[in-house]
Amino acid sequence: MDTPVGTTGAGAAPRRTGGGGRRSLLPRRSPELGTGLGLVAAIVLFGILGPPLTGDPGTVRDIGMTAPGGEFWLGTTQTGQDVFAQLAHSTRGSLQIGLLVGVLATALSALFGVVGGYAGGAVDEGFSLFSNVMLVIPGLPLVIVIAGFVPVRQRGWWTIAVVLAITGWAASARVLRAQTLSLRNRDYVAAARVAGEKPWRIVSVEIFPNLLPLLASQFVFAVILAVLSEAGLSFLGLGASNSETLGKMLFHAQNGFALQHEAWWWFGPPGLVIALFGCGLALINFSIDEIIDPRLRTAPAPPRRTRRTRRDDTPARRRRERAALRRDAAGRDAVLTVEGLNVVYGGEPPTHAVRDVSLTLGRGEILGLAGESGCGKTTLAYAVNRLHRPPAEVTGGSVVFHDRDGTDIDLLSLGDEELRAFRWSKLSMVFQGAMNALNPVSSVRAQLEDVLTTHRPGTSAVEREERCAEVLRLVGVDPRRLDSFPHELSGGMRQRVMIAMALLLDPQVMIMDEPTTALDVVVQRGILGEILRLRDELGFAVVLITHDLPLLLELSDRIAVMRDGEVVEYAAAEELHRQPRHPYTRELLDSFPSLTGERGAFVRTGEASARGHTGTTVTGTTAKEAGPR
Ligand SMILES: Nc1ncnc2c1ncn2[C@@H]1O[C@H](COP(=O)(O)OP(=O)(O)OP(=O)(O)O)[C@@H](O)[C@H]1O
Repeated sequence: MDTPVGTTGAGAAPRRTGGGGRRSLLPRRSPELGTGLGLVAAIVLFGILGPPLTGDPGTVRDIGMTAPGGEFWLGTTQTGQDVFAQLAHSTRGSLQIGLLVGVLATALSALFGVVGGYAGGAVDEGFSLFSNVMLVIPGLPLVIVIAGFVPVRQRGWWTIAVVLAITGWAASARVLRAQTLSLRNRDYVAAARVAGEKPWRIVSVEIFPNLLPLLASQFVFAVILAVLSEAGLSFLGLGASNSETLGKMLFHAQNGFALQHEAWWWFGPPGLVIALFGCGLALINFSIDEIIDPRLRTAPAPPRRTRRTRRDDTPARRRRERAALRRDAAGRDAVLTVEGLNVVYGGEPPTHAVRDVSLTLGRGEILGLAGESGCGKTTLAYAVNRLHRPPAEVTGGSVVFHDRDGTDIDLLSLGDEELRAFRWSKLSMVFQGAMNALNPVSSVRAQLEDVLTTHRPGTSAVEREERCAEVLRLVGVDPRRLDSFPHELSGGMRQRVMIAMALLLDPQVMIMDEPTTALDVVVQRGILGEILRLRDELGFAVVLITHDLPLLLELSDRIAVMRDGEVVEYAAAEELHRQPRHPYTRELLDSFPSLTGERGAFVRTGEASARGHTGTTVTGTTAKEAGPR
C-alpha cells in the first residue's frame, strides 16, 4: 500500500470500497411510483380478466334495480343487469380506447415534432404550420362535430380513438419540436453527423432516447385525456356504438335516473375507476423521468460513517494536526483549511471519492490539484463549496474559511441562506466546461449584473455598469462586449467572461476546475497568465484543478497530488518537481515527456513574485510550449 508523502498528506492508507455488487438499474422505489403502478396494474388486470369471469353484461333479469350484495356484488341496473359485469367490460373498452389514443397521439406528435424539428427548412415549416393550425382548433367541439357526423353504425371504439388522437397531438408536437431543435445543436449530435451517420439513425439513436422521458409523459397524459374525453363523449351520447365503456355506463346510469333513485352503485363505480386510473397514471408520471434517465436515479443515502476514519482520533492528535496545517501555509495566513474531508457517492457499490483529505490554502496562494481522471478532484472542489449533490455525501471532516476580518466560517454547518450569501462573494468558482455555462439567451451585461443584483441589491445601475465594465477590462475583454450574447464571443472570450463573473464580488478564494480545458494552448496560456497577474493584483487565492501537471508546476505555489480520492503527496511545486517523493508523483511526472526527452522543460527560479507571494515564478518554456505530449 502506498503511504502518503509530503508535509500534510492524508493520514490514511488507501482503502477500496466494496468490490462486487451490481449497479441498480431500477429507479428508487418511491411511494408514488408504487401506488401508481399498483392502481394501474389492478385496473388493467380487472379489464383483462374481468369480462370472461363475469359473463354477459347485457343479460336482462326481472329483479329490477337491486343494491349491492349476495349474487350481485355491485347490485343491478333498472333492467336487472349486473353492474359488476358491466364495469368489467366497460373498463376493458375504455382501456382499449385510452391505449390506442396514447399510441396514435404520441406517434403523430413525434412525427410532426421530432422529424420536422430535425429536418428543418420547408419540412419543418410545413409541419409547424399544420401543428399550429391543429392547435388553435378547439378540441372538444371538433370531436363532437366529427363524432356526430360519423354514422352510429360506423362509430366503433377505434373510430372514437382516431378522432380523439387527431384532436390531441398538436400541443405535444410543439414541445417535442422545441426540444429537438435544442438537441440538434448538441455536440454529440454534431459528432454523429460528422461521423457520417444517416439522418434516420441520428434521430432514432442520438435524439430519440433523450426525448423518451418527454414522450413517455406525453403518452400517459394522452391516455388519461382519452379516457376522460371518451367518457365525456359517451355521456353526450356520441360514444362508441360497438363497445361498452365507462363513459357509456355513466350515460346509461343518467338515462336510468340512477341519481334520482339514489342508485349510487350504478354511477359510482365507473366514476371511481376513471378517477383511480387517472390518479395511477399521474403518479407514474411523477417517476417517469427517474425511470428513463439514469442520471436522475439517486441512490439511497449511504450509511453514515464515523466522522473520522483515522485510527487515532484523540483531541491532542487533532490539535497537533491543526497546528501542522497552519504551519504548512508557510508564512501566509490560511484562508481555507480542509481537514480530514471524506465524500462518498452512495450507490451499489458506494464510491469513496474523497478520502480523508487535509489541505490548507494560504491567502493569495495558488494551490494545484493534480491527479488522473476520476481521482476525486472535482468532487473535492464541489464538496469544499458545498455544491455536491446526492448521491454525494460528506461523511466526515471539516472545511473552514478564514475571513479577512478574522472570523472563521465553518462551511459544512452553514444554513442555506448563509451559504447562498457566502458563495461567490467570498469563494467563487469557475466550472469545468465553463464556456458553456453562460446563458445563451442573455447578454453578457444581464448575466454579470444579475450577480451584483443578487448579492448587492443596493448597488445603483451606474455602479453596476461600472463594475461590470471594470471586471471585463481586468480579464482583457473590451467592455463594449457587455451587450454581446454568448454565441457572439469566441470560446476564449466566453471563458474570460466567466472568470470576470467569478471576480465580480472580489472573492478571497477562487476554485477553478479545468478552466481552460477546451481552449487551444495559446489562448489557454493567455488566460492562465491573466489569472496569475490578477492574483498578484487582487490577492485572491486559487485552487486550480487540471490534469496538466506541467502547467500546475508552472503556475502553482503548492501542489496536492491525488490518487483514488487521497492526497498522496502535498508539497511546494518546486520541491515536487525536483524531488517527487511518492512513486505515483514520479509516475505522473514521467508521463509528461518534453521534446528534449527530459521531464518538463521548465526552469523554475524559485523567486518570490513582486507582491511577496511565495509563489514560484517561471522562466523558459513549459512542456506544453515545448511540444505535443
Ligand atoms: N454522480 C456520481 N455518482 C457516483 N459516482 C460518481 C459520481 N460522480 C463522480 N463519481 C465517482 O467519483 C470519483 C471521482 O470523480 P471526480 O469527477 O471527482 O474525478 P476527477 O478527478 O474530477 O475526474 P476528471 O478529472 O476526469 O474530471 C470517480 O470514481 C467517479 O466515478
